[in-house]
Amino acid sequence: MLSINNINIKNKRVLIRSDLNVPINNKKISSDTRILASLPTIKLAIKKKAIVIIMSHLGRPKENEYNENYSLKYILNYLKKKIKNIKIILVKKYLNGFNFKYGNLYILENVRFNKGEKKNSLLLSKKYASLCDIFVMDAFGSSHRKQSSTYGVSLFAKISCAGLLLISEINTLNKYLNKPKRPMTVILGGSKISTKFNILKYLNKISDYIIVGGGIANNFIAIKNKVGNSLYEKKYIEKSKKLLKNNKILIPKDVYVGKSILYNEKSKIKNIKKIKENDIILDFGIKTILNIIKIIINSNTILWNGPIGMFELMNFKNGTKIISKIISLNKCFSIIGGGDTISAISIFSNKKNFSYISTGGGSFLQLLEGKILPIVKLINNINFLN
Ligand SMILES: Nc1ncnc2c1ncn2[C@@H]1O[C@H](COP(=O)(O)OP(=O)(O)O)[C@@H](O)[C@H]1O
Ligand SMILES: O=C(OP(=O)(O)O)[C@H](O)COP(=O)(O)O
Repeated sequence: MLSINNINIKNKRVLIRSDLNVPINNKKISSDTRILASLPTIKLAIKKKAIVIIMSHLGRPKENEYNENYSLKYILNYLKKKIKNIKIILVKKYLNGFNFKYGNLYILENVRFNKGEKKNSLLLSKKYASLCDIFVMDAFGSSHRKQSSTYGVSLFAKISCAGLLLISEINTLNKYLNKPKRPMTVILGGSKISTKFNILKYLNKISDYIIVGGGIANNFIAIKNKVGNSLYEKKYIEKSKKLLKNNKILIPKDVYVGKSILYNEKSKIKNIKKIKENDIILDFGIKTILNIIKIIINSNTILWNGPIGMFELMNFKNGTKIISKIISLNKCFSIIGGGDTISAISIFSNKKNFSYISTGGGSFLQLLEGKILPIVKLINNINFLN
């Protein structure tokens, strides 16, 4: 794949799509891993004297509307501490061009404020492309998304290439995912059910044990039980049933429930058969966690994406915390991926005790499935034709 390393970018307008989508609590960044991982490409472009423009999304705001809570100004303040000797400017209005000066670094305001971003609007993609001479895709964490800033822009940019992080993540994950040591356990949790659920069919073939957590687990619980107000998607319940045939998926036996998702919501342990209409499943119970510990201790490879419970809340941390600690203490090979999963392991254990931490969750799962990421295919095709 064409790399930023192999292009002359001096004095050129270089638009870098980074994934600066980090968890922010009370206006503070709670995990900076993704920003730190994006710095090498940005610093390389500055060193090579390009006019550097960065774009990223943050969270999932409503399109076509400015919302301060999702502004990249929090990221800007952080970048100012990490990149010295250059003026960094947040550009709010940029779709029809903006005045730039050589020697400044520009960050475009959250691309998800722009109408058409998520649907990969060609008009919007063209507008992004007209801001640059070279487009650099470096947002590994968003590289499974076919959106205007992660995909469409490449159709119109004069030159498209990959950044250092994108290339390094793909190479490293492909190397590690080839012939993993057995038994191999996959832990799949979190809230993005529609992004992740379909990979379970493949995981059922390649792994020895599967632990489902978060919203994914709720679909399995819902096969035979009430799940009240818990996060789940009805259309996946039938599919969940079919996945149970070869007995690899561990369904929780007990869970912690709350009535709301307020920070200090009280937790109550319940057998999954006793969930009531107004309960929300927010973490795993003790019996289930003990079962998971046994599986982890017997595994030689662990792949983990998606927290077990809503670990950001005071009383629902345990499942994610204990599993994070057990993996980090176990001597097995462990790959962890996903914005919130990284945030969780940074809080609960020493990141150095995991074998590899990927900045991607959904994109890591796509690679695991052996799929070629859409933007990678596009950049390769464009450069082949040129
Ligand atoms: N039972 C649950 N109900 C609702 N949300 C949950 C539950 N368990 C975990 N979550 C939430 O899932 C979010 C992370 O999901 P996701 O984005 O899929 O993970 P990642 O970013 O690691 O890929 C966290 O904010 C966490 O609070
Ligand atoms: O956090 C991300 O993905 P992840 O939750 O799979 O790690 C990426 O920034 C993509 O965000 P999106 O799932 O809102 O498109």
